[in-house]
Amino acid sequence: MAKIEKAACIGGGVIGGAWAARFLLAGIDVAMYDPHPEAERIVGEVLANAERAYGMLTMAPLPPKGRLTFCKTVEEAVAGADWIQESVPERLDLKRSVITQIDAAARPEALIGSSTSGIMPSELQRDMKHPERMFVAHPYNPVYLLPLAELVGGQKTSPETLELARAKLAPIGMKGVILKKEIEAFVGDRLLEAIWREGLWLIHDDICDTETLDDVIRYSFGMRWAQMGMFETYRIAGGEAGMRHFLAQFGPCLSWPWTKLTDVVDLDDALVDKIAEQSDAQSGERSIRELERIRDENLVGIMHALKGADGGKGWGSGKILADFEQNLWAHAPRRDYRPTREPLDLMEIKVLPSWIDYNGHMTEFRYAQCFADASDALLRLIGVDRGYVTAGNSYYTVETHTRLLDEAKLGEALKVSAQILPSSDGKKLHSFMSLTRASDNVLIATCEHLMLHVSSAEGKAVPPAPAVMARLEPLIDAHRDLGVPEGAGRSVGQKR
Ligand SMILES: NC(=O)C1=CN([C@@H]2O[C@H](COP(=O)(O)OP(=O)(O)OC[C@H]3O[C@@H](n4cnc5c(N)ncnc54)[C@H](O)[C@@H]3O)[C@@H](O)[C@H]2O)C=CC1
Ligand SMILES: C[N+](C)(C)CC(=O)CC(=O)[O-]
Repeated sequence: MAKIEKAACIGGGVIGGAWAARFLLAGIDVAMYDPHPEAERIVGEVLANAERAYGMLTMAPLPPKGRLTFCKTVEEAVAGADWIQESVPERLDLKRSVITQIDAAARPEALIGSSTSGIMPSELQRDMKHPERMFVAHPYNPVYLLPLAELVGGQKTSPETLELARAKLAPIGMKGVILKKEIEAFVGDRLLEAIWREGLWLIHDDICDTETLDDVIRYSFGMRWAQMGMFETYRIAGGEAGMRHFLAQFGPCLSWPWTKLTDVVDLDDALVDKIAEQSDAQSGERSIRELERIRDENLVGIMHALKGADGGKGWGSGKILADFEQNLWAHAPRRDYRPTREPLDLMEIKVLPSWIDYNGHMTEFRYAQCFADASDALLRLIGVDRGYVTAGNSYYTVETHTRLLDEAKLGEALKVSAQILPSSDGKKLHSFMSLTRASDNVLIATCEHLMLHVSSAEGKAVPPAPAVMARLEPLIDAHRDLGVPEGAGRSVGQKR
């Protein structure tokens, strides 16, 4: 699989800092050049928020974080890099000269992506010696969470460059979308600018304030767009008659016209003051970093929900997350597997903000999630991985009994361990899991868990493959002498 070995970020503001975080958290070393006197602080703060977000995003094993180096020159930063991302301010003269400087110093085969929001790549590559490896990689804020990069080639960009860029973005959890032709502002910013222009008119004409406008988006079509975009949503809106009916019904409105898309509002002082004041009233109580953290939690929640969609395969950005995690698991170092007469340590986790309920502690279904993730970890340990499942065999959970014994609070580190119970025979995998607080080993919950090994094709329980049995049997034997743990075999309502 094509992968980025070493990245260079030229420009470390809102976008360059977040690109750096995306690379670093995928285990890639980053060399950064930004002449801003506070660049290290700014990038550090973005990285801290990104690490917090990844702590919530996934329990898959992230690789060791890449090394971040601040460089004194562009030349020093790009030396040895195979992906260079330019994220300097949106000015053609500046970007062109920085890209030409990168081109002169970088390895000839290194890919050079520009974060520009709208400048055509042909304009940017005009003075380059090796323009065939230069393209636009337009990301969305926050780059460390939102997967999309629009990949746009200029007249001199080779088609292989765009394909290679797309391939290199996949393992870092990004979706590169290649546009057929270059155009100013690409696809995303064309759409965003159209709706922004309309929004400015609605405020200018006192139809609504900024908060009402945002409410209209987030309580309605914003949620639809996050999971289906425009055309799939409108196909459904056409009812059984579908897209043709939708176009026939709403097409004529385009010329009535309902919108002012071609008029540019005059952003004079009065309008700027009005928008800034309304925005202060709407969100001024919170700092930008606080708002970023709320945004990140919400985005993580949406991606988690979409990860379980479409029959568990994942949908949209949730599918990208599922693929990213699968890749992380595939590259995780295999755990040393030596059965001992001790319960198995399966995983460690942190109680995340979105796990807390109105009682101020970890909510009920997160206990189930912890035990489900731990049973997946147990299965991976005995060789039941994605390949095994894809080949048509798996374990299905058929019964669980959970006891909630103590509270888990925000930010606490928890551990899950498991004892394999003697009734396990391979076809049956009967375990008893304990969730403890890492700091003082207090038992927070237990879960007795029964799984059956199933052939998905035959739709019935069958013995596992010999390779799985060879890993499981020594574990069953090693745990046989541990006896039945306190709390196993209980029924609901028994006195503690
Ligand atoms: N902010 C956003 O929402 C998005 C911005 N972009 C694009 O990303 C690029 C950067 O934008 P932001 O990060 O928002 O701007 P920013 O102003 O936050 O950061 C720009 C950084 O470039 C640095 N810089 C200036 N001259 C430089 C030079 N010669 N060499 C290296 N660094 C230099 C500045 O010190 C600053 O830290 C722009 O092209 C913008 O259109 C793309 C997607 C979203
Ligand atoms: C406002 N903007 C043009 C810089 C926005 C983008 O380019 C993409 C985004 O993140 O919305």
